[in-house]
Amino acid sequence: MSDFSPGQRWISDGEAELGLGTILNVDARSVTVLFGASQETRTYGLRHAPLTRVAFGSGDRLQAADGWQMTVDDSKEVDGLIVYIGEDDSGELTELPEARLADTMQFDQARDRLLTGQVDRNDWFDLRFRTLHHHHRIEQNPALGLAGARIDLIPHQLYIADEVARRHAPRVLLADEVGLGKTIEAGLILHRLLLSGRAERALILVPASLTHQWLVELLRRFSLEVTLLDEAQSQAHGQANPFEAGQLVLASQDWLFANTHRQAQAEACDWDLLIVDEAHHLDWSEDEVGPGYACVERLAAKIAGVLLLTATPEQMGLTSHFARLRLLDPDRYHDLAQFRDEEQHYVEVAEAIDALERLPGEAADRERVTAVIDEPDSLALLDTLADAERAEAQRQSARDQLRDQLLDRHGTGRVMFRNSRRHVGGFPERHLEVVSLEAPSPYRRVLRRLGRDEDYLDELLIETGLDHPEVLIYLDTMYRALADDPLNTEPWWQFDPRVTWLLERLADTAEGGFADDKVLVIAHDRETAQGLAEALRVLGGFHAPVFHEGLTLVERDRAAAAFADEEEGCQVLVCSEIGSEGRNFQFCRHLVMFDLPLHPDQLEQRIGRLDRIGQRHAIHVHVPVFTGSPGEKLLRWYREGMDAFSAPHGLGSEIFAAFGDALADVLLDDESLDEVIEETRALFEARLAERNAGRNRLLELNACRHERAEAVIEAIRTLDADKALARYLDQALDIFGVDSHELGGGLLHLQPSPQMLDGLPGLVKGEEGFSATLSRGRALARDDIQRLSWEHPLLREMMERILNGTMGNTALALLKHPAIPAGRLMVELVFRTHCPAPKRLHLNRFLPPTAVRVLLDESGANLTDKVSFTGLAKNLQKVKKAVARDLIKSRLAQLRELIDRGEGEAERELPSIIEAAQGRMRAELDAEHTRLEALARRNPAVREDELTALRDERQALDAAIETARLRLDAVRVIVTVGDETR
Ligand SMILES: Nc1ncnc2c1ncn2[C@@H]1O[C@H](COP(=O)(O)OP(=O)(O)OP(=O)(O)O)[C@@H](O)[C@H]1O
Repeated sequence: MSDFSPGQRWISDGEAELGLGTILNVDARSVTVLFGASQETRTYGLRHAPLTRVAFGSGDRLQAADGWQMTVDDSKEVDGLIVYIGEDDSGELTELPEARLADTMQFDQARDRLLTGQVDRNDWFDLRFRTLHHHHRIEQNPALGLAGARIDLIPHQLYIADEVARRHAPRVLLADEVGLGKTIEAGLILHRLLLSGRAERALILVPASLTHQWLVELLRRFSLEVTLLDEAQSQAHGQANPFEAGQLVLASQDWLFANTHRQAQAEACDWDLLIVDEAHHLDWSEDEVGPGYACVERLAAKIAGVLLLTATPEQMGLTSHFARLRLLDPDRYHDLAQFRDEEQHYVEVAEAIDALERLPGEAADRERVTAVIDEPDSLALLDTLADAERAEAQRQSARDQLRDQLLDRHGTGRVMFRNSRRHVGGFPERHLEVVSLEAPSPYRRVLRRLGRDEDYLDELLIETGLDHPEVLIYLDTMYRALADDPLNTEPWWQFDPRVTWLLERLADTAEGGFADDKVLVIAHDRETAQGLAEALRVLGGFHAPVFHEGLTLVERDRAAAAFADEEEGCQVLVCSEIGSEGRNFQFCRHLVMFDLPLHPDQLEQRIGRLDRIGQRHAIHVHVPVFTGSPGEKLLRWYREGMDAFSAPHGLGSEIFAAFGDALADVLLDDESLDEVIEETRALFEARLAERNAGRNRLLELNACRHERAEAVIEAIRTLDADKALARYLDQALDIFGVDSHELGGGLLHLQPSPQMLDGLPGLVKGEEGFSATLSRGRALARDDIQRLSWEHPLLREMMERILNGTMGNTALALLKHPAIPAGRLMVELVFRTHCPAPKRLHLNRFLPPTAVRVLLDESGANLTDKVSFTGLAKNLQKVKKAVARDLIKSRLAQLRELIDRGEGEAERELPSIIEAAQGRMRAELDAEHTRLEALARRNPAVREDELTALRDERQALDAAIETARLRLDAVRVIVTVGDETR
């Protein structure tokens, strides 16, 4: 029979911070406990439930749920539940059933353990104290969650991560240009939310071709282990909901969007964050909603945090872009016309921001600013800025604040972040190399006939079943579709001169040849890619893996890995359009566009495979075209109409919407093409100038605020340089039974010893262990070694185990001191603030568990300030456990008294700790509230629920901090011994 009955009060051995639990339910196998103070419910297996029954004895002070207190005299048992009998505050004899004990009541584990003779090793006690100290530091650090990732410190990414992750339930569109690190930004946001307790469960939806890349990036860069879910995995869960299988679930969009049953299961789960990569594929129009959009819309309505990622937000058109913003904030983005209207004012706002730099100066500049602002706080700042008599520092501060206010209060800044290469800087040059080839006769035949016979195009479309203008651009596809033609007997690649040209370049060892380089080839169609790979093998003996949407994930990853391998890898990888999207190939500098895509954003996506962070060389884009072909005309349109190869401009969809059809119509006609190109150019230049003055300028100014980014980087650098980490790690590894060997060059090898405590991440007894470094630079240079930081799972696990468990919370040591006679007693008491609160409040930013140390001699005199922790620790000697137990038994009464006295001493510190935490919390949240309120008046992108949430959060934090209590966390008894050397 079990010892548990509903209503009894128990405490978790591993998670004492949950507070006092109440047994809710017991069955043959499990017991369910509600921890009311932290609003958590846990179910444990009956046989090994890590729970301790809470039973108080005579003299103990109890707190009732409705606030009053009692001192226990006696207790009785009624139906398996304890009823305490004692005096309340007014001296009345009263009863208190255990079920009515306050959930927030403390259970003094250290005291009980010590008084029952359970003593831990002395060095454990040391480690516990140091853990508390470091945990306290790290939890409050502004870089928490951003410092541990294995990444270069790139300002725009850290700014975005910091800005987004500090928001309540962030809902944003991460829209940096291709390859600027949106995945890294999303990873940083997720990591910070997880570490700060603001999120526990996330669902990540990415195109099938990117699942493995995401899995690897999250693990390698953030040490985050995600569960990759597909149909086979899901079926293995039988009737159970497979999305419950992990805290972080990664799934392919292709799979989920096609499967309504799985969608319903995903929707049935609780998530804190939804991440959707390549979100431009979520198509929506007033007439038709794509299945992907519909699925994400339902999820986004339920999940508080949403991150949408796309480098080409407008690829599916402005309406579709608006629809994505609508997913993030349906209240704000409900009217497309109004959205377009707002954009008209971006130029004025950008001009006002530029005018700030020139003030105090011309009256016209002042007017530019007043045309946009009307809030009293902004006007007051403007007065300061425009006053030439003021000190420069004062004016600068006013300028900075005004600039922030303008950026915050206008535009899409709060929902959308877009960094551009131009703004970030430091990207390689792009070189376009056009190779003109003569079209082979099977293609020429068709092209000639198309030129001659106006009706032939219709015929061709019917015959091939292809679309217009694809049929004109992808001539090999057209050729394949005409398989019935008696002249079309050879495979296309036997005669296509692009193949011959590529083979020659691959073997070319002269400068500019590909022989010593990796080459990425992208073709529009999957069949073209496959045929080309075959041609390279048959005609040139090149092994060229193919990467396309029809491959299984494993096949795709194998292909990408074969290409990435520097030493043994293959020279060339052939990809289809869809297959290559989002992939990282920055180790390669030659891109062959075997044909051209029809949409400018796709062209940019292609170049983006190479032109990414980490690319160290100039990029060469090679485009073989057939002289006089529609493909050559398309190339002219891209080059002359919009400089499409030189840099991303973000206008692709607008231009395509305006001229896509006209272009398709003139692909066979040079003269009309000139006209279309001219008109395209005119629109391109006008829109670019407009964007650069308005929207782009605002997005740029808003995408990275450099001072904030620098402050975050500075905080991360300080943690990187933290010398205490190495010392702490040494001590912790030793105590947890992990052997650590220096490998030279700043590398360590960690290996489990036979005595290792089980369950440490990455370490299994009898296995190899892993190599690691504390240096960010070394970790970035070597993928095979881990980077140890305060945020590494191993460090976090060790710290958590110490703080949540009893490890080292009692100790006894001997002190030899010439000035103190032998046989004297001292107690070193470490109290810790205890403040149960729901995790989502991330209370630790303001009041992380805080240690209060009290050192008393046996007369009760307080020596805390006279003798420091480290000063004392280094003079202490360990003692055998049996001796320690006997010593404690012989001094029980005295120890009880000293602990009580120590409690009183520590209590005196509590009000100032509470006050300081409340001060910090109020300063931060009130400032944020004022900022948001001002913002909300101007910018409807601030959601009302953000303001309400912030107010509720402040109130809840205030109330939680108020309930902070001190709990005895650890106690060390020190007994002086005679100095035999005297
Ligand atoms: N801070 C960083 N430190 C090191 N590597 C980085 C950093 N940021 C990005 N990278 C690398 O640069 C490449 C591009 O980053 P990422 O894939 O996040 O870009 P993206 O914006 O999502 O690209 P796309 O638009 O193609 O989806 C990746 O290989 C990534 O690992």
